[in-house]
Amino acid sequence: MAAVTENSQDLTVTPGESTTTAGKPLISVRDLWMVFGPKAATVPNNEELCALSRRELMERTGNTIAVRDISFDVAPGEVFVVMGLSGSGKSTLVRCLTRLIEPTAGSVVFEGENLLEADAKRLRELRRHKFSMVFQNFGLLPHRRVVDNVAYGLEVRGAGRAERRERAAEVIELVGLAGYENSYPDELSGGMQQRVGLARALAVEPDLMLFDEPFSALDPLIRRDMQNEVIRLHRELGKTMVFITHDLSEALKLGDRILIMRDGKPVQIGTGDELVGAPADDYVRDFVSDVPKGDVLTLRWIMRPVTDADPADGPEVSPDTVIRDATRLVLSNHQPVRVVENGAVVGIVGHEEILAIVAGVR
Ligand SMILES: Nc1ncnc2c1ncn2[C@@H]1O[C@H](COP(=O)(O)OP(=O)(O)OP(=O)(O)O)[C@@H](O)[C@H]1O
Repeated sequence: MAAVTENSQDLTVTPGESTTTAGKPLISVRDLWMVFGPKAATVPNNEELCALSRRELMERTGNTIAVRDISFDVAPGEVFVVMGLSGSGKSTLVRCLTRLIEPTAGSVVFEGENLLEADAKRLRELRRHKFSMVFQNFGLLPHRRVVDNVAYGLEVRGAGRAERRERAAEVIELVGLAGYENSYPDELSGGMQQRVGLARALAVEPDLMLFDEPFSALDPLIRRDMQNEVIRLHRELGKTMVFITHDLSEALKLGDRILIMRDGKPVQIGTGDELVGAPADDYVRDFVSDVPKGDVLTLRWIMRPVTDADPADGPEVSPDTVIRDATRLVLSNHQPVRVVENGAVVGIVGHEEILAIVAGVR
């Protein structure tokens, strides 16, 4: 397994096996490889070939390693973001999860079932009932009205017309498109078309929703609305989501955890504050360098140990308070604030700790 840094409080943290969630995962990926080209299967086991740069490997063998030895779990209800620059392997990885692309090596276990052993019939069943995907280009059927686009997955599944209509109406309402049931996709704005895409994905009540850069084609304001929409839907429905993006602010906004990929390799898996507070290497450090730390990090990251000289009374805050939200409280107090967890004082935050972050010197 590739070296991956992770130290979330919610996760089982075992050195060398640090990509697992605490409970039973919904999906579990182990040692996954995807190599394009001739004799792809010989590449993962060949140390010499694996050590070559992309270009050298292509020149010598005609192969490209799109996904290189990736392992992680996604917990039920989690929003797991896959992030990386263009060509880092995000789309290939996510397509391997449902075998839209056939992985070269490794395993993908979904709800306890090894998907790589599923036959074509079982895969069809899973894709119709358990997974749904939201695409960047919306993927709508242009000659169908909104309601029939939304009901498409149910139709494929063999649901009757009345059931399809009823369910479609429910999700159209849910995504805020009531009144547009009979419109055609080209009569809608980009944001509204993507709401149709979302409704279609939700209509089949999937266990896992996959998003492939769904908002990249939208302008910034609409994009922000759609991100908020995903957050709202996740809060209301609790669906497990795997979300691809190349936009760090989108990743930080949506992701419970984020996997950062580079050249097919996992560089770091962690919560937003872990990536910003403890980047695994210079690549991640560079990625997160422009993020306002006070907006992402919590007091846990900046509190100092308690000493005898510290006050025994005064304001108390949780270590999970985001620094930005505690700034006013700390700066308006003449004495340091006590950070309290489970009834015990676990640290101290004073003006100095806050100002170091605000001034960007930490
Ligand atoms: N069908 C294919 N045949 C050969 N190489 C491929 C194929 N699909 C992808 N690749 C290569 O695999 C690598 C990863 O591509 P992938 O599309 O997964 O990256 P990505 O991070 O999703 O990029 P983007 O953000 O541009 O979509 C790239 O080098 C790409 O050229």
